[in-house]
Amino acid sequence: MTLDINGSRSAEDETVLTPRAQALLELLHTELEDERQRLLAERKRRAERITAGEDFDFDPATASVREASWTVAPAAPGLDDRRVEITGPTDRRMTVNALNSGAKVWLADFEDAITPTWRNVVDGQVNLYDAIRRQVDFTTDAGRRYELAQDVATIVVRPRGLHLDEAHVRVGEDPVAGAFFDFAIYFAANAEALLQQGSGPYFYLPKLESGEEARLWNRAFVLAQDALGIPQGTIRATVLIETLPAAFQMEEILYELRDHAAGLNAGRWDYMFSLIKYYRSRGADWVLPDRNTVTMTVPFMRAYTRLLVRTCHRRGAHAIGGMSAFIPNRRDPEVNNAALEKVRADKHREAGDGFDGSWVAHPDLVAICREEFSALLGSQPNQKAVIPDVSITAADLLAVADTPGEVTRDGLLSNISVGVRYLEAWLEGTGAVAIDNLMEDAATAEIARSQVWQWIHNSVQMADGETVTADLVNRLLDEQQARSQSPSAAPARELFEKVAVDADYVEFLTLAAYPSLVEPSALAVA
Ligand SMILES: CC(=O)SCCNC(=O)CCNC(=O)[C@H](O)C(C)(C)COP(=O)(O)OP(=O)(O)OC[C@H]1O[C@@H](n2cnc3c(N)ncnc32)[C@H](O)[C@@H]1OP(=O)(O)O
Ligand SMILES: O=CC(=O)O
Ligand SMILES: [Mg+2]
Repeated sequence: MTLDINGSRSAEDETVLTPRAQALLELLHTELEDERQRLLAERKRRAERITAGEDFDFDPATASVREASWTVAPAAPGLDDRRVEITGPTDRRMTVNALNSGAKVWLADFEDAITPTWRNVVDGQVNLYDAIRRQVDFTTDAGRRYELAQDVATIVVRPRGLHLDEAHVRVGEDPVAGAFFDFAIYFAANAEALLQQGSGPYFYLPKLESGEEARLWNRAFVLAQDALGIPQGTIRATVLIETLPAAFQMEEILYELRDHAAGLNAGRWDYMFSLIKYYRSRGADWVLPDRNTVTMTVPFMRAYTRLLVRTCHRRGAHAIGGMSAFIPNRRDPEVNNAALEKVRADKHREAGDGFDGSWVAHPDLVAICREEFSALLGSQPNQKAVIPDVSITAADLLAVADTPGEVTRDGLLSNISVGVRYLEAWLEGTGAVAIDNLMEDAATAEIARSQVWQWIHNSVQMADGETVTADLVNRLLDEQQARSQSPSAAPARELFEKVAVDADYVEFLTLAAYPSLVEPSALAVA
């Protein structure tokens, strides 16, 4: 079988879509695709069990992993001090801005913050290739110069989740996994160059659900290091704990990846989405209040982050905090100050809880995060030696009923308006946007549409007494569409209806939306 690329090609693409990278991708596909499919099917079975009334719990079969004494590999160069990490898409301007931002780490995103068009993912790889070789500088048509600073952030690439295919690359009949495309292309293009610079090939792994899925990634790392003749244990991966099942498998995930593990991250937005997704059909007890009222201090979220810090530090891994959605605004001082204060409070709490660093979404937030962590860390690179004395049970992780707040009409309107406007932007090629002064990306939009689905399909009554129904949501969608100026208003509305109203719940909105991104040349061979 041979690997075929059916997406558009430009001369620059050849720097990353090399024969070596293609060979590595084909190898990963051949060796791992069956297992990826098995694990995706296992996700569906897990969901069916929860819908049928089972609850998540720690797995008795892996108790020995949780009880045994072991640690993960030591921190690799550039990953010991992670007190502030900036995240964002890999377009050229943001690549330069993120690397220059003063953050210790840049999460270069192919997942929540990007629309995975073929051009976005390949151009992103070219930008990373150029940035690593310090040939990324450019001048805009308006004459603005973008130049890499002397000291830049350590790059950590987040490939797509295991659920997404890359339709523009096939081995035989089958599309390859987007996850392995992003990983293989980056690794083949840059591993040696990064090592020569005293850094390394580092990754963030999104949306994992189990130790078994971590084992799949570990196999990918072992295969890739062997294929390129790079010493085993060179790669480092930080795993996002951003699904509910993964909260019950933190130890197992670190254990499977222990020779490559760098830490865990509290991916709060997808975590909330995952909880809604799994318990969406379990009645009123599992209904969360309005999206914007579920904060990090509600009991079930607090239990999750406290367990994460303790688990990481017991195993010698970094615990990295999550994303506050408040976005500064250089044109509006009031919005700006409110955002800075909210983000400061968030980072203050995380540092006090024992995290070793955290995420920001915007360069203007780097200093605040640094200040809050430096106040605790001083000149220490991290606080891994601090092991919080907390004991978190399955019931704590599932204490959804203890979440204060209500479902309101404003909450419903906001979910609809934000969800549709986000999809408009996504369909036009932008996967992260500021809407109503909040950062919205694929994860936050998943919450918006999943809440609407859950409220409709559980006949939830809002605070004003009215019940959320498909008819009501469709009326509000009509109004939203009438207000929109976007050329994507109609397809975005149609998509929202599909993922928030239709009885068949779609596992990820990006799965429903992706076909519209596929280039005609790739469709022709599908
Ligand atoms: C749930 C999760 O997974 S969170 C992680 C995924 N989400 C993200 O990574 C979101 C990252 N953030 C962003 O994409 C952006 O900050 C947005 C979309 C929220 C707001 O972007 P904008 O509206 O462009 O912000 P704004 O106009 O204030 O930007 C000011 C400057 O900062 C730059 N900037 C803003 N955010 C970033 C970033 N994350 N990385 C690099 N540069 C950035 C802009 O490019 C702009 O630069 P310029 O002056 O050279 O043009
Ligand atoms: O990826 C991060 C999240 O919060 O989701
Ligand atoms: Mg996420």
